[in-house]
Amino acid sequence: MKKFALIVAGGVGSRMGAELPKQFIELAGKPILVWTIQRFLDFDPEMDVVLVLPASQLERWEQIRRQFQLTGKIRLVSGGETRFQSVKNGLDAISGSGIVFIHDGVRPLVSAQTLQHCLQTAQEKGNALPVSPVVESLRQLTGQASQHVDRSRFRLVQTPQTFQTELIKKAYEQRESDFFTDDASVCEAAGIAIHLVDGNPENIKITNPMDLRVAEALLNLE
Ligand SMILES: Nc1ccn([C@@H]2O[C@H](COP(=O)(O)OP(=O)(O)OP(=O)(O)O)[C@@H](O)[C@H]2O)c(=O)n1
Ligand SMILES: C[C@](O)(CO)[C@H](O)COP(=O)(O)O
Repeated sequence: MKKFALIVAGGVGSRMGAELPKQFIELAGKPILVWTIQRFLDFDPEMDVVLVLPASQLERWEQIRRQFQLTGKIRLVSGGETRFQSVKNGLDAISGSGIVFIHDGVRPLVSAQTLQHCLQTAQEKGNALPVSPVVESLRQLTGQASQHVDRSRFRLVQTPQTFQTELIKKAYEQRESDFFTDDASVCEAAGIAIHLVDGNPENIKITNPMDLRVAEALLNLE
């Protein structure tokens, strides 16, 4: 079965507060995005990679690709204003049956085991969502007050959110809603039940400056 990695890296990284969009920041000797793409090519060198980038960063990417000698099939697509639009642009570049892993370009620590869980469940059931348990206590805000909630009823959601191509392309024909924060929420709004699989705890999304230090330490340990 054909496999696609749709890597979304079309954001600007406003919460990181750096001049350079965070996906290009170097950690342990390589840009975050290079680490991320390499995970998929190591998992399957035949993977068809669709990389979504801000239109203004295409030239920077070509330099990085040359410098780090990334081989493999990598097609470039321009991003949109929101993650939803960037994913949609990427899906438009994919045709034919197969499995698509939709992954944040800023999650360079996804493990081969997580990719394998996602692949197997998406092949069997149509989709797979990698998650991890909540390890801290949780409180729900109730107006001015707050209330303890049972954390065992919640999971933290990672990527790659993995789908049979026809199913996710159809779900993305919907109009965008503020409610959509990921691909599973888009799919669910189209009436499709989501299947959870174990993610890996190191598979953090690099969002704030502290995440850079955590991710660099983890990458240096590899
Ligand atoms: N218009 C957008 C917005 C986000 N993303 C991608 O979606 C992933 C998760 O988004 P997030 O961490 O929110 O990245 P940014 O939007 O860049 O960060 P911020 O919200 O802090 O601006 C990132 O790899 C980001 O590049 C994208 O492809 N296109
Ligand atoms: C897709 C995602 O990484 C799953 O946890 C997350 O929803 C992205 O959120 P953001 O608002 O783009 O940071």
